[in-house]
Amino acid sequence: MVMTASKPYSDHFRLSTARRPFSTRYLIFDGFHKRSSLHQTDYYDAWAPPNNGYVGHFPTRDEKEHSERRRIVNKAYSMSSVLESENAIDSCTQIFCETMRKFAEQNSAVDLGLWINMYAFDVLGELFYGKMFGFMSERTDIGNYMKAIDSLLPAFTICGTVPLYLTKLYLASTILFSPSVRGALGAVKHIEKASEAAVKRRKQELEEIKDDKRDMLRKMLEINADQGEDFDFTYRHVCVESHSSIFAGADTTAIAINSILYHLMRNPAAYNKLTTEIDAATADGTLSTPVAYVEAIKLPYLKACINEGMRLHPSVGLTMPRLVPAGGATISGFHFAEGYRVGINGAVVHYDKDVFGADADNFNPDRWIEGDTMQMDRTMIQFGAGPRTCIGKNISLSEIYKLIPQIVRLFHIRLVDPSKEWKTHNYWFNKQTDIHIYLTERTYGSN
Ligand code: HEM
Repeated sequence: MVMTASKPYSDHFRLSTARRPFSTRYLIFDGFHKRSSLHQTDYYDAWAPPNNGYVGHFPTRDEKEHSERRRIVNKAYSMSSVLESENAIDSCTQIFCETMRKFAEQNSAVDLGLWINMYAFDVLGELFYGKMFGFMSERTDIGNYMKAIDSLLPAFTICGTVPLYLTKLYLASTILFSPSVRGALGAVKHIEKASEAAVKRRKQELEEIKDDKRDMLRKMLEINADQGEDFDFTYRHVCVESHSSIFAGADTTAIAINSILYHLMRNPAAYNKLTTEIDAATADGTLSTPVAYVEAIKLPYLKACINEGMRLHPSVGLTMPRLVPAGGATISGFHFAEGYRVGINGAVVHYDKDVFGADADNFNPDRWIEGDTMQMDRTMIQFGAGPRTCIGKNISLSEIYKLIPQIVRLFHIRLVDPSKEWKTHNYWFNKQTDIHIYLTERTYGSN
């Protein structure tokens, strides 16, 4: 198990990263789970939207301000709040599965990564703005948003990682010499505008027609109307919070779903076991159509497969850097001087053999049935930990728990070329490409 630490730039370059063995358990409890212990570093500045105003609570580094801002919107992200809009996810799942059915009929190869990404964006459109963006129905990357994020992720990650004095230089040269980054910045601006237009449209709709959709925007606009002045939660805050959640939530959820499905295809025994569990639950009426979240989470092997997919390939695949506070900090018995950057990475912690067993490198859902689940659960940081833990976790879990069983019971999926591995592109979001599949339609109980 390793944790990385680097000196402040004034002392040393970030290249001077020291690697030392630490105990995962102590590290997580010492550093990340305690409130107000370690603050975010300037790595997060690169992820702030390029405006001079409010940047959203994600890149807000001041801990007090962060917790105040987060508290305002927290309730809208609770599981009970997300499940009020469960049918919004269902309508996206239906479009996704209908499209997959057409691919199955035509025996066409499907770019799974692309389709899961489009699905994840459309779910967030429906959940946040009461209307899908239309990625799936148009079968295209609307406004080049996905392409834009793919071009920007390396730039953000490098900007956040190089020493501060190089950031501006890097940024200027990238904008100057990289047409794809210039194009991406334009596309992001375009999407920001589109998202502002969506907020405006939904606000107007809510004023004119009283529908009963409980989308996130409606909840945020209610907070704005009821307590906006008390909390300083303006219309601008609503726009930024909703837009930045879409940026943070679509790729990350897609990465998790891709990982779960990819590992199932690569492990036929696990895939068969999951199919058997889902078919049995469907047959005895404990798994409805559409899949209800509260039913899906009761399926132990499904839960094990989902955990295992997110363990082996956490969506955030680099460290989540934190700053050692004034006076220094002792973490796992090691003292770090003030100003050091320290961080842990799920893609390392999740492979700790002391916690997950000697076969930690392998996809083995049974470890979640037979192993020490409490200890494994406490070591998983796929959603981060502590006061900065993922606010959208309930949204993504409900998407994952609802989509995976629906795909498994409707289709048998297989890799077009099992001899080829997926490609991964780790720019904090550890995205995968080259997962091409064939689908065969099933009737429940057949493979
Ligand atoms: C499987 C899906 C997801 C994964 C694996 C994931 C992972 C993470 C992680 C690791 C963090 C902590 C980052 C850090 O400490 O530096 C985080 C934060 C965050 N996530 Fe997620 N995320 C997912 C889905 C979502 C969704 C669906 C949304 C919103 C719709 C979302 C919005 C956010 C926001 C706003 C933060 C910042 C929280 C804060 O600083 O208070 N995420 N996420």
